[in-house]
Amino acid sequence: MPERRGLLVILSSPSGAGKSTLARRLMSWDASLKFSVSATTRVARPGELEGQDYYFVSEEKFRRWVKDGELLEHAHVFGNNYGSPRGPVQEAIDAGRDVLFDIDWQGAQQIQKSALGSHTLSIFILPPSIVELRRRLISRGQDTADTIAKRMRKSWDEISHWDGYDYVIVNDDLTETEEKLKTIIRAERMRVAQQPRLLDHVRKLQNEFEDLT
Ligand SMILES: Nc1ncnc2c1ncn2[C@@H]1O[C@H](COP(=O)(O)OP(=O)(O)OP(=O)(O)O)[C@@H](O)[C@H]1O
Ligand SMILES: Nc1nc2c(ncn2[C@@H]2O[C@H](COP(=O)(O)O)[C@@H](O)[C@H]2O)c(=O)[nH]1
Repeated sequence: MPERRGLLVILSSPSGAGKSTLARRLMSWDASLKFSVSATTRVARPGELEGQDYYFVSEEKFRRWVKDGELLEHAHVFGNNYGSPRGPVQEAIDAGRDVLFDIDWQGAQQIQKSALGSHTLSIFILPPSIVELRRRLISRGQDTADTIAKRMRKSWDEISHWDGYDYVIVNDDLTETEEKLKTIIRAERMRVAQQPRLLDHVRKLQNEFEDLT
């Protein structure tokens, strides 16, 4: 049995604010973090790998997974379906591994309500400005002008959910944001790890107090 169940670490942001970039950096910082590879019905971008970036599935398969309860959460985002497969997440947290999610606000809310018995740590990434958000989507060079326009139109809808998260970070300088994320994750791990021992310690202090007074 692991000392504690794994944490569920959620990153959300409007499209293009930088969460996939940050998630990749966190994964190379700590190999014990497990990235939750989502299933999606959208087509793969050039260079995206099946099973690494996403599981690219048909609408029919996605609907079947939803019906069979195979997804921990799912949402319709920018005209496509996205969802987090339940099995790998359950396996990882049971083994004491923390899981990192790159999902939208709808998925974040569903995971926070799910009865997995694990702590969630939710972090919202804001862009420094809307002009910079658009610049990042364009400079990523992977979406058509139409797709970028659609994502920009939806950006406020995502941003408006910022206050439902434990932490909010403005991703201006990438390295600074990465360091902030590491600090938050380290602190949460420490908080959760010390909880069971803390209760014993407070009981011990109470006994000592009662003996002495
Ligand atoms: N702090 C930053 N400064 C400048 N460019 C950045 C920064 N963070 C990310 N980028 C760049 O912005 C672009 C979008 O980043 P990324 O793909 O990580 O966004 P995302 O939030 O995951 O988007 P989506 O929700 O569409 O998947 C990428 O080209 C990335 O290199
Ligand atoms: N609710 C969920 N949202 C997800 C999931 N996987 C990704 N996403 C979000 O979708 C948008 C678009 O992603 P893109 O890869 O097409 O740019 C972005 O906000 C992701 O965070 C998921 O499993 N569930």
